[in-house]
Amino acid sequence: MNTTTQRATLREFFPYLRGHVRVLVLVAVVSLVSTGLSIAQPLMVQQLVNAVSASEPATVFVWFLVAITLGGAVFGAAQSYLLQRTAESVVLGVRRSLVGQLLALPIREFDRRRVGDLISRVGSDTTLMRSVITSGLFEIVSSILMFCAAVVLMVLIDPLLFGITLTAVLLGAGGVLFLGRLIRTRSRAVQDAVGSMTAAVERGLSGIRTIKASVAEEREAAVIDVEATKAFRAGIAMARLQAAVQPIMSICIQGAFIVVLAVGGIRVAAGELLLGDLIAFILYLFLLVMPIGSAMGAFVQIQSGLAALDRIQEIARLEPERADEQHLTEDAAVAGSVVGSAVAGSAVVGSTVAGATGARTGGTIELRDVSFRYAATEDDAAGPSASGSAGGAPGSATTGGADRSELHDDAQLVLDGVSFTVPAGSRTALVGPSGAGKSTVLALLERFYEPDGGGISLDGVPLRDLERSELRARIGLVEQEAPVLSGTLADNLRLAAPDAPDGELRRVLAAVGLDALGDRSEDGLDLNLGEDGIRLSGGQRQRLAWARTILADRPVLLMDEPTSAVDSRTEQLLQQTLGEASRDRTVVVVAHRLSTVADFDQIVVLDQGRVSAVGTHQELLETSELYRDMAARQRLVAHA
Ligand SMILES: Nc1ncnc2c1ncn2[C@@H]1O[C@H](COP(=O)(O)OP(=O)(O)OP(=O)(O)O)[C@@H](O)[C@H]1O
Repeated sequence: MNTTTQRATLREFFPYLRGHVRVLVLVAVVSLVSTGLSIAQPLMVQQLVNAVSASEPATVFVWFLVAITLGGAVFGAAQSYLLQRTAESVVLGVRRSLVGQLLALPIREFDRRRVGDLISRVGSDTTLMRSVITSGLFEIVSSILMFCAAVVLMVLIDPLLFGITLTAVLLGAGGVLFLGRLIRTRSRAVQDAVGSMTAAVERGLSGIRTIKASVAEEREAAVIDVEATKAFRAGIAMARLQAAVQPIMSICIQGAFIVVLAVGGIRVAAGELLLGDLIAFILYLFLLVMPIGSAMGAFVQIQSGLAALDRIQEIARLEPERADEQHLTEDAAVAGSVVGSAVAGSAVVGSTVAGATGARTGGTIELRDVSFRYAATEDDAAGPSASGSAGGAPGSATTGGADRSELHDDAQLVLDGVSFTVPAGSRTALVGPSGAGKSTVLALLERFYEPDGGGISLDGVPLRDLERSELRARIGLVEQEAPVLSGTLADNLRLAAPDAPDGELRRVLAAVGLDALGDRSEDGLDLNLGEDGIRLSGGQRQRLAWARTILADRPVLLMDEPTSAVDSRTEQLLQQTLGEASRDRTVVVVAHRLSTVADFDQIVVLDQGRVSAVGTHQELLETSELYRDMAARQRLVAHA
């Protein structure tokens, strides 16, 4: 993981406090009063002792002392509560924006980052940030206030004793400041190590079945243990440093107390100082020491918080997927919405299973000389994005052809000069050997990635001139893995059609042969599918993905091996459903089993990232050696 990014400064923390100014002002006032009361305490004691020493009435000072002590406690509690509350609100705001940013990041960021590490940034790093407010900023501010007041009063009581105190304090503070930078670096190392460990745990738990089936529990535990040990070592290094801060300060402070007591005692004995003044001085020394102690603690907290802020801002600085859409002119947006006129209709759930809501316009997809590589290394991907500001130059990172391909020179070319057209309303299949680039074509159509060369258009409009949300609202995608989100059956179905009524949900479930699932328990559509849909079979997951896509009722359907996990009877049902659904839609299906696409309008044969042949099943049997070979292997035709 790249840790050489910019270091956040305390100033960068302040924008997070925007929106909390009022309550922070209130906290400041409360803290001012509470500090004032603490400072008044020794004064009262001084008056009380000097009055008693001089045999003067002292009751009023006793009452004042009680009132001041109680008042200080009440204001202190109020300050603590208000601070905690504000800190929680700030953390909530940071978490919200971090989650929003994470979901807005381009897919390539997820290709190169570990999910566990991202989770730890939302969890533990934001928690560390909270401590900057609760025991950081305000602790320091009230400490400075208390410190200044104590200094003034100590100078007034006895400048000599104060000189002794000041020397000790300066010695201690110098030592701690020297350690400050190290603390920050080590705290960052701790957070990175915790992120790596979370990523390792996430990997182990998400692949738990594979791990158990491979009898690899112990090896996996060892992998996690390596990361946990790194986190432990980083924590120990940090603890060592923190432990050093404490003795430095206590030696200086204890030294100051001893010398002040000795010198002060001599001066009282010599009649140069009143006993009450010495007691007041020592109480102020306590008031001076307390804030120094908490300021040092706060200093450590702030260093840790800033290290966490580095990690949070590392994500916040990444360009969201839509950063390159600012250049879209109103004209282009209008053009997009004209060609996308079917979208408005598509958001409304169709009244039939096929979702046919009347005539649809468009859906012609054209790929022209498309070339593409995945990012080769983490550094490649980090280059344009990690260093870019959130408001970076429009179109700078994701749309450029030449710039980007230069960055990925050492990455393998996955698509190389791919050109073909999918006519509106037709059914097109992408076939070819494994790794030929079929799924990558679908990913480019969804704009999960941008081509490095060439262009793709929908109804004559280049995809980069359409907003991604608009484009995706026109496309239904059945993914190869058929992911299921944890939650209920209804949650999963309504992902792309949030307003679909229950009746529609049941209808699409029936269309893909999943009606029994909705009736399986009393929960019906509220049936909990478990974490990652663990309670579904592979075939059920695939059919659920179909149901979700049909329900979303989009004019263009992209399907990646959509029947790979179902039995032949279910496959027949799905083919029938697809037949109905494709009547007024443009359909692109990636298929391995050629029998499932033999009646398609056109079949594109991809081989090693290039279009090897295009035609119908019959045409390809005659013209494409590769296709004929694939068909023969699947016993669709006799071997030559
Ligand atoms: N996210 C990714 N990052 C880097 N390389 C990738 C990524 N996804 C796919 N690839 C690589 O791109 C090439 C094309 O992959 P793609 O998934 O498009 O092939 P495919 O034709 O769909 O294969 P299959 O039929 O096995 O699904 C492969 O070499 C693959 O290793």
